[in-house]
Parts: sequence; structure tokens; C-alpha cells
Amino acid sequence: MTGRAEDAAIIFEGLGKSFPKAGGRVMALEGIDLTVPAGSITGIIGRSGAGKSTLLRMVNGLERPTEGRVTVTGQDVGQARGPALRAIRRNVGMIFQHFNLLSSRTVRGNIALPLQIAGTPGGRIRARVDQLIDQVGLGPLADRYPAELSGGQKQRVGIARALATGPQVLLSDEATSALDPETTQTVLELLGRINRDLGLTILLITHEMAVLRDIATHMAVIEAGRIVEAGPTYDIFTKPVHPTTRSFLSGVTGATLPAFVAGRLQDGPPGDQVIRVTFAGAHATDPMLARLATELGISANILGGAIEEIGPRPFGNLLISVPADQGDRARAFLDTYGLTTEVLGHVR
Ligand SMILES: Nc1ncnc2c1ncn2[C@@H]1O[C@H](COP(=O)(O)OP(=O)(O)OP(=O)(O)O)[C@@H](O)[C@H]1O
Repeated sequence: MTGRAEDAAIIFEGLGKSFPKAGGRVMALEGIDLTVPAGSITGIIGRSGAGKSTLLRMVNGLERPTEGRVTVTGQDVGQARGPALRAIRRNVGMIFQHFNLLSSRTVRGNIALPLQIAGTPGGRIRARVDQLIDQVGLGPLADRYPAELSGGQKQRVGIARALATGPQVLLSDEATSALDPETTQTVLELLGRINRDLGLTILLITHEMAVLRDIATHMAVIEAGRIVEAGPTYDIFTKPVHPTTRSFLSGVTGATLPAFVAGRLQDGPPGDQVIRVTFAGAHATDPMLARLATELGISANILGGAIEEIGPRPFGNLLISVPADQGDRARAFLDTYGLTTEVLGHVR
């Protein structure tokens, strides 16, 4: 994810972060180089402890780098102090997995908080809060307390509060992880709308590939404090390279193996090799499987398949089996036509 600096909302350069630990230091992040394009929704995915939260907290100065730097709309966050740091924080809103609302304040009171801290005059606060409540669709609930709201409604309050100071960047720390799938969709739709309508850059962290598929234009995979793969989401879904990316993807594609195959899957040969073929577009494999048969004499059994979309662009996953001793040839053939293949196992 490289790009011109002027098109970037956030740039991480050689960023490292270590924490003191008994007898030494623990490296939470190492050698992070990443450009978050302005106006993008960029997702960072990684397992627990990979360094996602630490990376996000660098962007609003809650953590400072021990190496390298992070700049937000041209401002070096690690070097900023006092008024400069406060200005960055007004320009970078944040939403949280557990919403972090004040239980003693109403919806209106929670949303007003950052404006009160920024010293905005009372009359202006009221008008701005009304506008924000409208923007996130919370109209009838303005005088309710957090305890009287559902999870999705609480997250809307969190989003409105994060937008109060008119930031150019919104950070999202697992904002949908505590929500049910249906509510997750409505919150993701709201984030997508805010991104489009306000031109806001969103940097989100998640451990769910489905969130990235549904909303992220760009993504990066982080493992043990390092970025192992980054780029446009569509490219990574259709041509994943790193094993960690592939393993995240295996849980999210719509294509599933029939139970009678999945239950018999084993590591070693004999019999048939089960392969996942990933392709861009909706129909890319039809001629390929025919050519596999006519040109190589290998007939593939189709075990499952699904077409999905990232934004308006379709991509597909096909699960096939071929005789185990032909697996390498079949995959080499498909690879030369730009299809991505992955061996899922073998069945007798
Ligand atoms: N304040 C701290 N002091 C010491 N170690 C820390 C601190 N913050 C984070 N770490 C360590 O840094 C590493 C990365 O942690 P981080 O919370 O960024 O990961 P994460 O990917 O967000 O994980 P999770 O999904 O579980 O929140 C972990 O090994 C963690 O123990």
C-alpha cells in the first residue's frame, strides 16, 4: 500500500514499539511501513496479541513509537505535545468495542462531551449535537441513557461522539465485535455512509475477515508485530500470498466443503487432492476446468463453490478434487492462468 504522501491520511514509516518487561523489553511492533490512503476504509486484521491495538493507539498519540514515526494528515504524532497533540486528537476520532459511553450522561450528553472539552460555546454545541444525532439516526433516543440502549444504538452514540469535532480520520477498535451479525451490518453500513458522505478516512482493526470483505477498500495483515501482507482488499481476497492471510480467508469464503468430504480430510496422499481455487470475476473457472480436462486429461470433481462481492466486484471460490498424483500438475496449470490455488487436504 504505497502511494503519494499527499494522498495519504496516515503514514507509518519504520515504526516500532517495545514495552518494558521483566528483565528486558517486549517488541509489540517492528518495521511497520504502511500508507493509509486518504478517503479509504483500511482494515488491519490479526490474531490476539498481534499488535493491532498498539498500532491504532499510535495514530492518536495514546502510544508513542520507540522507532520510526507515524504522521496523520502530515503531522508527526510521536513528536506532538500540548496544543499540537490536542489538535491531532480533535482530527482523529475513535470508536471502541465496548462503546466507552458515560453511563451518567444521556445520548446528547455523551455526544456533547468532546465539544465541551474543546471549549465550544454552548449554543454551537446544541446545534452540532442535533446534527450528529440526525446523522447517525438516533433522533427519538436523544434523551435516553446508555443503559436504555441496545448495543447497536450505543455504537451509534459512539460514532456520533467520535465525529463531534469534525475529524478527518476515524479509528475503529473492533467496533462490531460485541454486536450480533445483523447489528454489525447496520453499523458497517453507517460507517460506509460516513466514509462516502464526509470523505472521512477510516482505519479499523478487526479479527474478522468478513468485516474487511464487507467494508474495507484496503487491508493489511499483521502477525507478531509485523505486517505480512497489505494492499487493496479485492487483490488480497483473490490473490492471497501469506499463509496467515490464507488461513484468515479460509473461514470467510462462502464456499464450504460438503460434510462427507470435510469429515474425511487428511494430510497425506492417497486418493484425491482437495483444492480451493480462487478467481477474480464471476465465471473465470468455467473454461479452465474444461481445459484442464482436454489439455492435461485431468478431470476435476466440483465439491462446492460461491461467488461473493467486494464492493461491486465479484470473485469466486471453487472447491474441487483431482487425483492426488495429478494435484501438482493441475495446480501449476491453474496458476499459470492467474488463478490462486490452495491444497485443503486429501481424501480417500
Ligand atoms: N502497555 C503494555 N505493556 C506491556 N506490553 C504490552 C502493552 N500493550 C501491549 N503489550 C503487548 O504488545 C503485544 C501486542 O498487543 P496488542 O494489544 O497491540 O495486540 P492486539 O493485536 O490488539 O491484541 P487483541 O486483539 O487481543 O487486543 C502483546 O504481546 C501485548 O502483551
